[in-house]
Amino acid sequence: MTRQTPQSAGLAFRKMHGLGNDFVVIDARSGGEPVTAALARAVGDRRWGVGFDQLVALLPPSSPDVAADIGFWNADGSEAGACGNGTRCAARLLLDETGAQALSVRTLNGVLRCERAGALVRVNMGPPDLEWDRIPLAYPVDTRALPIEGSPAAVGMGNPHCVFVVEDAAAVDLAALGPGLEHHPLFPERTNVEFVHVIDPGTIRMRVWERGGMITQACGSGACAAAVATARAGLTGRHVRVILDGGPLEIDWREDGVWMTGPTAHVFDGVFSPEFLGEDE
Ligand SMILES: N[C@H](CCC[C@H](N)C(=O)O)C(=O)O
Repeated sequence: MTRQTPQSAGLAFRKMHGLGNDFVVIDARSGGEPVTAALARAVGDRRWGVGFDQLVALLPPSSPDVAADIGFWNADGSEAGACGNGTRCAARLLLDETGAQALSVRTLNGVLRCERAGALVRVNMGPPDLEWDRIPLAYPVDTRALPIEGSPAAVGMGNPHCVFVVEDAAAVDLAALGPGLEHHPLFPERTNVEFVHVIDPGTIRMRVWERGGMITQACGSGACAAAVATARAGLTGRHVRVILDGGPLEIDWREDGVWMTGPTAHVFDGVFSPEFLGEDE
């Protein structure tokens, strides 16, 4: 997949968020220079750039059945195969632009269906990759070696997640535990880490350490992974409200995939200067 940014004086972007999981969206559908890890790191610096949890690039549609292709980068420059809240924000932009009620986008995790749900946006994140549950077999690891008690569930949602069911997610010291779990040898591609506790069979509380080295207010793919993990463990049904630090997401694990519904916000539009982009030398 080619990732392009527009060639012009400066580079336009839109700041958006879903439950405080924040994004810089760059519309690269008309081509230009590729989005690079270096650009993601520069834009993602909250002091020297703008800051984001993920950079979301809208790319030219690679087939007629999709409104756009979408790429995601973390602020450390790594690329993510999935980003639920970023997909919902990109979909909101595309739905507003076209006036459509529903459309599809292509991500590294395939074609995802997105639709309006009143004022909210819903996306089918696709089926969970339960092969991930075999990871402890493929990579034999004594989970007692993990810096937290209990055996985690590994769930792929197009990106890796490691879900711990704990007594009180709010009491977990994410900053202390996150880095060691993200980089644990059990996960050769590193992992996002979720801590959840069950409130009732339809509600869980979740906090997240995202791959890329951040605590975020919300993580859509993580909420899907957590709902799948608690449903598989028989702790919840397949329709779960996931309460994140930034607010609730509704997760519905259907036959055709894990649907996620929640709010999106358009914060402001801006233009990166040629100076910032290193284009005026
Ligand atoms: N915030 C995103 C997840 C980003 C995942 C990323 N940190 C990774 O490296 O997989 C979401 O709403 O799903």
